[in-house]
Amino acid sequence: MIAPINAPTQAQTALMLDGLAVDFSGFRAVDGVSMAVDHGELRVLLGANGAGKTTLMDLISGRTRSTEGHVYVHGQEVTNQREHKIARAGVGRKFQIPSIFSGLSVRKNLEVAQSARPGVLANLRLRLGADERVRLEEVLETIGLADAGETEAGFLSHGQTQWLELGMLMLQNASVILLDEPTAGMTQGETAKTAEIINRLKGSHTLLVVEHDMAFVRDIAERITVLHLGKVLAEGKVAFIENHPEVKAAYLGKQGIS
Ligand SMILES: Nc1ncnc2c1ncn2[C@@H]1O[C@H](COP(=O)(O)OP(=O)(O)OP(=O)(O)O)[C@@H](O)[C@H]1O
Repeated sequence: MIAPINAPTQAQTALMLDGLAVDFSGFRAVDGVSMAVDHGELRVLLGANGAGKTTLMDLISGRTRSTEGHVYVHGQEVTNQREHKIARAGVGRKFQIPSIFSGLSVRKNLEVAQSARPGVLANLRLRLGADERVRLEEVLETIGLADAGETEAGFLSHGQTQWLELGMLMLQNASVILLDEPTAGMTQGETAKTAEIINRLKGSHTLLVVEHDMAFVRDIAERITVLHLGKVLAEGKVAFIENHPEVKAAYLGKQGIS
């Protein structure tokens, strides 16, 4: 069969889920989720508490084993592989608790992330090539920390710490980045800056972002996928989702999106 011209092809798709499900002793927290996220797309995952958003991220990143379905990254099947193998396939995940080296400078943290060598000590002794240095400076700029390269990471603000971790993911060559509530605990100013940084990553990175703050979602999202009771309830552009009657009923209650 010839595919319609606008149908997503394997080459366009960075992350593809096909009937993904997990059964926790009879409870299906994720229940047959299929979705395709294009290269360079930013997709927001929306859903009420317990809808299955974090579990879906866990299934993609290999933290939890699925009981049904498939995960493909850049066309390569990674279903139920070990976390480090899925990371090697290009999936990077940022948790709310950052994993930075607080005693090292911002720049050193990025150098450690950039090096493929295992072990911090080996990485500290590593001399980066010219191309790598250029790339590191670009990332420092992108994450808004160009003036804080020599600052000890332990002295960064909450927001700056989150941005540093994003930079580390970028330098680990994570082409598909999973973010779970990236603005949690941030000030309004930090949230706005996070939106700017995330918007800069679009095109070069594929992002799947779980977020509840609708003002932030409007700033970053192109398309939204809504989960409800482990299933996809709706998918589409922001305005479509905000006016979707079933989404309003299931997730937003009588007040609508605020
Ligand atoms: N290991 C597990 N065993 C049993 N049930 C689990 C397990 N992990 C998650 N669940 C359940 O699966 C459901 C989905 O949880 P999940 O954390 O994915 O939801 P969520 O959409 O991320 O919610 P929130 O917005 O509150 O973080 C919840 O009812 C949760 O209690």
